[in-house]
Amino acid sequence: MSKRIDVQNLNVFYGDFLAVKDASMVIEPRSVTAFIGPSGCGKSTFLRTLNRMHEVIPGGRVEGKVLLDNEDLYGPGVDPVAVRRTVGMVFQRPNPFPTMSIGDNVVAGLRLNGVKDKKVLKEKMEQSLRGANLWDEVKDRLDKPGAGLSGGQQQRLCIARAIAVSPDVLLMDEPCSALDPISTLAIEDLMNELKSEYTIVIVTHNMQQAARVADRTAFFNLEATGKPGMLVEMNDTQKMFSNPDQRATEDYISGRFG
Ligand SMILES: Nc1ncnc2c1ncn2[C@@H]1O[C@H](COP(=O)(O)OP(=O)(O)OP(=O)(O)O)[C@@H](O)[C@H]1O
Repeated sequence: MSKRIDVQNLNVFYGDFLAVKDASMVIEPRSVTAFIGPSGCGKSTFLRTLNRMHEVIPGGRVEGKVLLDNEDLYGPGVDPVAVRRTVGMVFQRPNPFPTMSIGDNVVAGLRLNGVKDKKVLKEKMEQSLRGANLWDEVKDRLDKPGAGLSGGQQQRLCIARAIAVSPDVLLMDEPCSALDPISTLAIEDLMNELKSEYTIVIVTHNMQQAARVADRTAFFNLEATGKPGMLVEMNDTQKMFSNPDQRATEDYISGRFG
């Protein structure tokens, strides 16, 4: 089930270093939201706060709230592991478990959650691979290693693995940056399909990609070198790319800096 994310006054730290300052935003369910902005402005850092992955980094901590359908992910007693099940993540480089078969990769998370029923695992495997538009390409070699697939197929395998545990949100940190243009388009088409079921958030350096896939776009920037990153503007993608509210957004989008 797709959920709404409501970030309120989030400060994100690495030790004493404030990487993102006072960011607030609402991310709508059943939509794709893109984070854009120059290198080092905190897009990936902010993304990782949405499933409590940031605190895995030594010194990583946050102040503020991240509500998922009104439940604060940082509230007392919330289990970060459970949060990461609900809010899945796909990384820049496809990272299938190298020694596992294609099929086992898809259901690895389910097995970890204690699902043992072979029929359930088989059904989920097919359903997730179909969901990731990979089934037809791999259905005859499910027992072969995941590492034997092309980069684009591996990334779709990672998406299948992420959706197999039925998350509410999918975070993608530059999911196409290691892929060729055809595989990139396949992932973009997939995002378009998956948004009917999931809340999708992507970090991308590719502004055409943001324009193609995102319903809403958030522009992050740095006030100056060494200063924290901040959210400058978040708007409908069409508006961001045609008539943004902020001059800094327009300068970035038109290639005047960044
Ligand atoms: N593990 C870390 N420890 C300390 N500082 C970090 C760490 N990771 C990132 N930072 C710092 O946090 C700031 C934001 O980095 P982040 O990677 O989130 O930016 P980004 O906008 O995603 O950049 P890029 O587009 O280059 O990936 C940068 O100043 C970076 O140097």
